[in-house]
Amino acid sequence: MSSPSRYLVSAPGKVILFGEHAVVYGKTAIAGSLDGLRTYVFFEKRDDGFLELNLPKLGLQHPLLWPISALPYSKVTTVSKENNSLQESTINEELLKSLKEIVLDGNAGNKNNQEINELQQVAASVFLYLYASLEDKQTSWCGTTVHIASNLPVGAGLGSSAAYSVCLATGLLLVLGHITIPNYGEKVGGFNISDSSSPMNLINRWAFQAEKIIHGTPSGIDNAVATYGGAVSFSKGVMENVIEFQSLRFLLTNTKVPRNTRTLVANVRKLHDKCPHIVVPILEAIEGISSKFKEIINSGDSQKELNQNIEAIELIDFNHYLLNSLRVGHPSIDKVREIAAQYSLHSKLTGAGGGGCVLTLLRDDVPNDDIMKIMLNLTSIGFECFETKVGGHGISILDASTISKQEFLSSENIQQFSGWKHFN
Ligand SMILES: Nc1ncnc2c1ncn2[C@@H]1O[C@H](COP(=O)(O)OP(=O)(O)OP(=O)(O)O)[C@@H](O)[C@H]1O
Ligand SMILES: C[C@@](O)(CCO)CC(=O)[O-]
Repeated sequence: MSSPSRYLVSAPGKVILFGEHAVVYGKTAIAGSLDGLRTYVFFEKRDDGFLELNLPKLGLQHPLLWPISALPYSKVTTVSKENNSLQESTINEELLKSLKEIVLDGNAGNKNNQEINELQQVAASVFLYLYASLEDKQTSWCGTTVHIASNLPVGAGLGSSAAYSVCLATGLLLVLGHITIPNYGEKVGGFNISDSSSPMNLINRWAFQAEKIIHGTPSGIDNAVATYGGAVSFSKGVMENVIEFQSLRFLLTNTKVPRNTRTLVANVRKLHDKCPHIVVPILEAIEGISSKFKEIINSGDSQKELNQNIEAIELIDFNHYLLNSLRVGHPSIDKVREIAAQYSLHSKLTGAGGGGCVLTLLRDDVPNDDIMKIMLNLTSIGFECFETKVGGHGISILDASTISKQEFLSSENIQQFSGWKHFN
C-alpha cells in the first residue's frame, strides 16, 4: 500500500498546576494537557526537492522556502533506518548560527522579501533542524509543504512551543519513514515511557531537541505533556499519570503581556547561581507543594472533596508567592489574582510567568454568575479568558490524503475531520 501524500498532526497545549521553574532543577511538577487548545500541522508531499514552511500565527504572510540540499547535514547526526540508531546532535551555538543563516537565505530567496523576526527565525530553525536530523533519504517524499494552525496563544505559558515541536517531530518522523500511523481510534490511557522503541517516546525525544532550540534548557515537561496528554506528575524526565484532578475546572486568563520563556528561565538560572542559599530552599519549598498535592489526591479524597480542600487550594497561593520570589511575577498577574480574590478564588501564574497566563481554580461552590462576572471584569480590562479542564489526548494523527490544503486552511474546527488516530 502506498503511503499517504498528506498528513495532519495535532498536539495539545499544557497547563502547569504546580512546580514550573523548579522542574528545571529536577523538582516535581504537576501538569495536564489542554485538549481544546491545540496546534495542527498539515504536511503535503512535494516532488521538487523543496521544503516550504508557512507560519501565519507568527505573523509571516508568505511561505519560507529552502532546497533540501541547503540543510546543514554535516552539523546534525543523520539517522540510519537499518540499525535504527537515532542519535541527537548537540545543540550548540555553531549549529544555531548555521540554521539561522539558512532560514534567512530561504527568506532572501523569496520574491516577497518580508522582514523575519527572532521568533519566526527560531520556529523555522526548529523545522530545518528536525528535517536534517531525521532525513534518511529513503522517503518517497522529495520535499514537503507545511502549514501550521493553532488556537493556542503563542508565548503565553500554555506550551505553544511544545505543541509546535511535537507536531513537527511527529509529522517529520512520519514523512521520513521512521514511524507509521497508529491503529488506535479512540483509546486514551496509559503509556510506557521506558519503552525506547515506542513511537511516542521517539517523538518526545525529538520534540525535546526542538524545545532546546526554542528554550535553551527546558525541563522536558511541556513536550512530554503535549506528546502523551493526560494529567501528570513529572520529575527528572520521568512522567507518571495523575488522573485524580482531571475533573477540576480552571479559568485561564491570558494577560497578553508578551514574554519569552527562554529569557525567564535564564533569569532564574542567574539568580540561582548568584544566590543559591536563597533560591535552593525556594525550589525545595515548591517541591514540597507538588508532593503535598500528590499526597492529598492519593489520600482517597473524591474530586468534590479535592475541590473544597482548603489545604489543596492554599497550595496555589503558596506556589504563586514562591514564584514571585523567583522574580517571574508581573503586575498584570497580580491584577488577575486581585479580581479572582474578590470572589474568594485562588490563582497563580502558570508556565514561565513574566506576564502570560494565570490559572484560577473554579471551586464547585462558586456560582456560575460569579464566574461570569469575573470573566466580564477580566475581559473588560483587555485580558482573554478560557474555562477549561485538564487531560485528553496527546498526539493525534490523521491520514489527510482526502483533505485538500484549502479545506485545512479554511476549516473552523480541524478536530472535527474524522479518522484521527492516537498512540495511547
Ligand atoms: N503556532 C506556532 N507556529 C509557529 N511557531 C510557534 C507556534 N507556537 C509556538 N511557536 C514557537 O514557540 C515560541 C513560543 O515559545 P514560548 O516558550 O515563549 O511560549 P509558550 O511555549 O507558549 O510558553 P511556555 O513555554 O511558558 O508554556 C514561538 O516564538 C515560536 O518559535
Ligand atoms: C518555566 C518552565 O518550568 C515551564 C515552561 O512551561 C520551563 C521548563 O520546565 O522547561
